[in-house]
Amino acid sequence: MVETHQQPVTPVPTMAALSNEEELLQAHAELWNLTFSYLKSMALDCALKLAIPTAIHRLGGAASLPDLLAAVPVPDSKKPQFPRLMRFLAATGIFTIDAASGFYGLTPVSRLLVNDDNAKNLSPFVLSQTNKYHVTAAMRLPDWFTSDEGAAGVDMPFRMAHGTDMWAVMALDPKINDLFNAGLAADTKLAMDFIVTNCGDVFEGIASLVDVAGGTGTAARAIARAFPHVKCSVLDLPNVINSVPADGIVDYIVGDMMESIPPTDAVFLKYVLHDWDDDVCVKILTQCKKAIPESGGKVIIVDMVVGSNANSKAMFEAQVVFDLLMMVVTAGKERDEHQWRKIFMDAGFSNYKTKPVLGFLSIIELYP
Ligand SMILES: C[S@@+](CC[C@H](N)C(=O)[O-])C[C@H]1O[C@@H](n2cnc3c(N)ncnc32)[C@H](O)[C@@H]1O
Ligand SMILES: COc1cc(-c2oc3cc(O)cc(O)c3c(=O)c2O)cc(OC)c1OC
Repeated sequence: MVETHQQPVTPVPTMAALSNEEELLQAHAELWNLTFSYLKSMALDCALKLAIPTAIHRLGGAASLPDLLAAVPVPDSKKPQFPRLMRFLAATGIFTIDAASGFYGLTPVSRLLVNDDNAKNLSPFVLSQTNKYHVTAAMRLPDWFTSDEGAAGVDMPFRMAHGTDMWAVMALDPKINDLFNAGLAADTKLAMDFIVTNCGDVFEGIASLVDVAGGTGTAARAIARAFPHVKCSVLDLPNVINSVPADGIVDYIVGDMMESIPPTDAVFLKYVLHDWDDDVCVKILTQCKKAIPESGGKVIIVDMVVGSNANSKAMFEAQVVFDLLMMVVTAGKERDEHQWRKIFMDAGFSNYKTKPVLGFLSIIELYP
């Protein structure tokens, strides 16, 4: 018998094996990033609480680490860790980093977070969403999905975590109430500038408008200023209305939209119906229909129409992530056009017109 001694050969990977390996490594990295995406929210929250975007802006739009350390409220004991936070924030696209100088700069995202008389400052919105109530509610999502307690009233993970709904928490905790209202007002400023400039035709032919569940009145004030012939009022719950100083521009009415809405030519409903399930939406819209004239009256809805204008991954993701948020913190949802149509018809409306206006948002005009 002849023994042969073969050298062990390193197997040469085929193209197919290579691409499987690359795919595996890519999937591994993506899974890590998904697993730790809560750290992105928390690092963003941290950046705002340390006012880093505003510091970079005030330093002329580009800042070295020592400049930043001199500007942010970080004690000496934590200063050695600060570069790690900045590196992460740059890696996630919140800031830029110049490889040569090591200077940090603003990106289109962090420009929306500068608090310096900036009409487009969305940091109150971010802070209103990264609070303990929202985060702990989101952590109950798996429990909520696997429990069968819907009939006992646990209609959302928020109630599972806090024993009550978001509106009740806001009524009890003035800090979170102010934070949430400031968050919505910040975004509303941005959205309304766009709407009054580009969708003026929607407000033609009406002499009065009630912004139902209108929060602190940012939208109604923008409409009143742009269309002085329209008498604008805001209706909301007492904890919201009682926190708004009179401004002589719009009237503020304490009320419950489920019970009654004062007579008006037009009802405006922005980011309201998505907070509620279909039956409650029909109830609210039935009240709206009673408030407007049969001829010439209308309801103007600003909300998402899922799938509409969702021409990029980011737009579609923003629509469906909001739908998930609605599932966690409210009994509502984001709806596609088919779902909207059913609610409108069930509330007795005869006709509607929808057009995408602003990124992932649409305006819907609803006629009796
Ligand atoms: C998501 S916020 C929208 C606020 C405002 N429309 C905007 O776009 O900024 C929903 C609003 O509904 C109000 N709300 C909740 N239940 C209500 C009710 N039964 N009657 C009137 N307003 C209510 C809340 O107080 C809150 O201001
Ligand atoms: C600030 O920009 C938008 C906010 C909302 C919005 O956000 C919420 C956040 C919550 O934690 C609970 C809520 O009930 C809500 C809302 O009801 C609500 O409307 C919605 C937006 O577009 C649909 C916003 O614009 C981007």
